[in-house]
Parts: sequence; C-alpha cells; structure tokens
Amino acid sequence: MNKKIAFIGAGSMAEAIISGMVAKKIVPTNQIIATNHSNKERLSYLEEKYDVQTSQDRKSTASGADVVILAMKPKDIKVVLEELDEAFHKDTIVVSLLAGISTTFIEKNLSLPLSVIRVMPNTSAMIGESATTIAKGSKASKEDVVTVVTLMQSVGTTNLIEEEKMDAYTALAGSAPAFYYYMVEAMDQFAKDQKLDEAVSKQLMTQTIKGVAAMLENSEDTPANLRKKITSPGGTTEAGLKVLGEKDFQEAVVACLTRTQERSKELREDFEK
Ligand SMILES: NC(=O)C1=CN([C@@H]2O[C@H](COP(=O)(O)OP(=O)(O)OC[C@H]3O[C@@H](n4cnc5c(N)ncnc54)[C@H](O)[C@@H]3O)[C@@H](O)[C@H]2O)C=CC1
Ligand SMILES: O=C(O)[C@@H]1CCC=N1
Repeated sequence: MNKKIAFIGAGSMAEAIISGMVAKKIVPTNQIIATNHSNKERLSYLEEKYDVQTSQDRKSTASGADVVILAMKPKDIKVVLEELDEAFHKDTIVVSLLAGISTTFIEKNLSLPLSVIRVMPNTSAMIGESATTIAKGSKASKEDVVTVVTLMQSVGTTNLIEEEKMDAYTALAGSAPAFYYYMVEAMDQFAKDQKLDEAVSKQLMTQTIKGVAAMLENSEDTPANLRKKITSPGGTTEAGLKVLGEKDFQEAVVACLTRTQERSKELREDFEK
C-alpha cells in the first residue's frame, strides 16, 4: 500500500501494530513513522527493532502522513487533537485506537471534516493475530474504510461493526487477551505447585489453547457441547467443573466483561468533557 502511516503514541499497542505491519510488509518501513510524548529511548528502540522512522516533532509527523493512528491514552485525546488539528490536511484519515472515545467527539474537535475511523485491535497484532473491530465515523468514505480495513488485516482479522457496540467488543476482544492470560497464569501456578517441567507445561498449555481455538473455529458444536464431550460422568473433568461452578466462574466472567464494557463508556464520559 502506498500510504504514509503515522503513529501518535509509541506504546504497547503502537508497537504491536507496527510489528505486525512490518512483518507483513503492508507498507515499506520508511513509510511508517512514530512519535510519542517524550521518551526518546523508546523511539530509538522502535527504529532499531523495526527499521521504521521516528520523530519527536509530533506536528510534522502528522502533517506528512496519509493515515494518522492515534495510539496514546484516552485521557490525552483533547490535548493531542488541539496540538495536531492544524497539521491535518483535507485527505488525512484519522484512525483512533482509544478505548471509549467516540468518532463524534474527534470529529467535533477537528477543524476539517475528516474521515475518522475507530479501531479496537488487541496485542496479538504483534504476531498478526489481532481480532480487530472497526467502526466508521460519519464522514468516512467507503474507500477510506477499505484502506483502514486493509491496514488492519495485515495484523489479524477485522470486523466492521456499529459504533454503539464498540464498548462491548472492547471487552470481548480488546481487553480479553488479558483475561485469558490471567487464567493461564493460574494454570502456570498449578504447574509450579506440582513441580511439573516448565517447558513441558508451557508447551501443553499453549497447545491446549490452540486446540480449543481451532475446535471453536472448525467444529459445528456449541462451546457447551464441546465441553460436554470432555466431561465423562463421574470423571475428572466433572469434578473440576463442579469447583468452578461452586466458585461462580461463569458469573465472574460475565461480570468481568460487563465491567470492562462499562469502563469503556466511563472513559468516554470522563475524557470527552
Ligand atoms: N494495550 C492494549 O492492549 C490496547 C490498547 N488500546 C488503546 O491503545 C491506546 C494506547 O494504549 P497502550 O499502547 O497500551 O498505551 P501506552 O501507555 O503503552 O502508550 C501510550 C503512548 O502515548 C504516548 N503519549 C502520551 N501523551 C502523548 C501526546 N500528548 N502526544 C503523543 N504521544 C503521547 C506515550 O508517550 C506512549 O508512547 C489506548 O488509547 C488504548 O485504549 C486499544 C486496544 C488494545
Ligand atoms: O485497558 C485498556 O484500557 C486498553 C483498551 C483495550 C485493551 N487495553
């Protein structure tokens, strides 16, 4: 793709997307540029590791780009839009990764009627395995959406969604890797407690998750049916599941996702004031 891509913010999510894009060679590395608040070492690290450009001049970084990806924290949205507003040109596509922040708010804070597209990836973008949702703002053309979908497909799968559902999808895929990792941390603790071989345990846990993911993707069974096929009456799985039931595991997961969704809404309420 012959587009210049600028990242405003050079933290974990910017790195995950840069890493995925560079690996897929979606744009030449000299067309990718990142800037941040003040951490020069971080920019040098990205330059060295991914061979991308970096700059401490945020305005020129934005003005030289076709696609500007906002990758700072939601709390910084106002100050960044104020700083960059005059750097945008009439064809700039503004992509926001910011949890909670609406396209309407971004549009309202821009002088030009630009294409604003909201994207919720996850950190698996790093290895091309993000599950990304994309919602278009009111002024985004079909062509601009195609550009952003193409870019994001270089780091994983994409789904176009209605923006009103973005808070829920943020829970289900943006934040969710952390919830799966949390469960694996607990399994890892069990492996340590039982003095299992570290390498063998890691391989088993990883392969088990891959197998589960592949079954979910390829089997016609529901998750509940897949679970039942593992659960022999009076067997080991049934005994383990009984404990999860007693500890309200499923209620805890639903409560976790509900709170994550609510927090996304709160970020909007807090930082769009
Ligand atoms: N980490 C994740 O798994 C995901 C994060 N996101 C979103 O991505 C965004 C970034 O998240 P992380 O990378 O985790 O944060 P981070 O804290 O790792 O990085 C934030 C970056 O923004 C920069 N920054 C702060 N103020 C700035 C300013 N005024 N101008 C330019 N740069 C500035 C910082 O220097 C830093 O490089 C957030 O809005 C978050 O909601 C979305 C999906 C997943
Ligand atoms: O925790 C957060 O706010 C960000 C958004 C989704 C994943 N990380």
